[in-house]
Amino acid sequence: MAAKLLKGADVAKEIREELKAEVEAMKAKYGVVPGLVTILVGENPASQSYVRAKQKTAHELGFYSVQDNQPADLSEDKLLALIDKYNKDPKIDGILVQLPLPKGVDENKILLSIDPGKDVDAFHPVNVGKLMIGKPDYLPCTPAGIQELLVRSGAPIEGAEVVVVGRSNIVGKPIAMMLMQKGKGANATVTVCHTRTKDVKFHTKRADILIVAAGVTEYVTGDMIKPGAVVIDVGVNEVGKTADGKRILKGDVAFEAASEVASAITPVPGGVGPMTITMLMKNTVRACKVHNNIKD
Ligand SMILES: Nc1nc(=O)c2c([nH]1)NC[C@@H]1CN(c3ccc(C(=O)N[C@@H](CCC(=O)O)C(=O)O)cc3)C=[N+]21
Repeated sequence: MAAKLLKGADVAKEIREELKAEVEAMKAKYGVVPGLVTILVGENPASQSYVRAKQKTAHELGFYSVQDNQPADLSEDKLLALIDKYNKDPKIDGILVQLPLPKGVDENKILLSIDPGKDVDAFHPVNVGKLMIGKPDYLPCTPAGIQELLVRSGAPIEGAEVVVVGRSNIVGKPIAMMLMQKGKGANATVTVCHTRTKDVKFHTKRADILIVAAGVTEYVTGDMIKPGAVVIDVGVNEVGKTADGKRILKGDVAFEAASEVASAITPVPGGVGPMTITMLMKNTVRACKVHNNIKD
């Protein structure tokens, strides 16, 4: 059985088209466009490529977008001052500080300094807390992209056994929280596995929906998947380069074997990744509406 491909890239394109129309309407009616700044500290090549992708998308959607590159040895105080500047800048609706930050910079302190109303990543503890109590202003981008993909693919979520592999603050914990919440596209029974889980396969085998954000290339193999399950692969692992220098990416799921067992699966690349970027744009549009008191 060949699994249906959940093409995040295609869904993301659809959503971007909706957003683009929304931005044009806002511009025409209210004379404002969403403003997004992406701050990159240092020269991590993967981060550079993600930030470029975010800027390109923001530009295509007609945003006011600023790419702020800073040297790897930028002090914590200077970074805090920079964030403060954007917190006060009325043209900026969303602030994204690309993670990971260089060693020596306290990530938590930085995330706390972002105005929660401009925190389009939804990493600030205020937004994390609001998510936990079921009253989010912004949803974190990767989990929001996963939920959107599940909903649009028609996978039954209500009452389903969802197993999440990975417990990070940016994927594992928030997606578990979102899918167990009361409401549409949720109401699931969620199990979270991690590196100390005694028997991961015991859990993954039970999953109707299996979400893998383990950070280990091809961690989930075909024999760990329940026949007919929906598999969401959040991993983006560079395993080499092609002759012409392009990155070769693999997920956290052994794709070929998983496709034989699952009913639906996200590819890497072209699955969750493009959805993540698009949800960032969605959050920025929302931030702009809130900041300008636009109700439609
Ligand atoms: N403050 C912050 N916010 C983030 O949202 C954030 C971050 N830091 N740090 C790193 C992670 C990772 N992340 C990805 C986004 C898009 C793709 C993506 O579009 N991937 C393409 C492949 C792109 C490629 O060629 O590398 C795909 O899967 O099709 C992947 C990963 C956002 N992150």
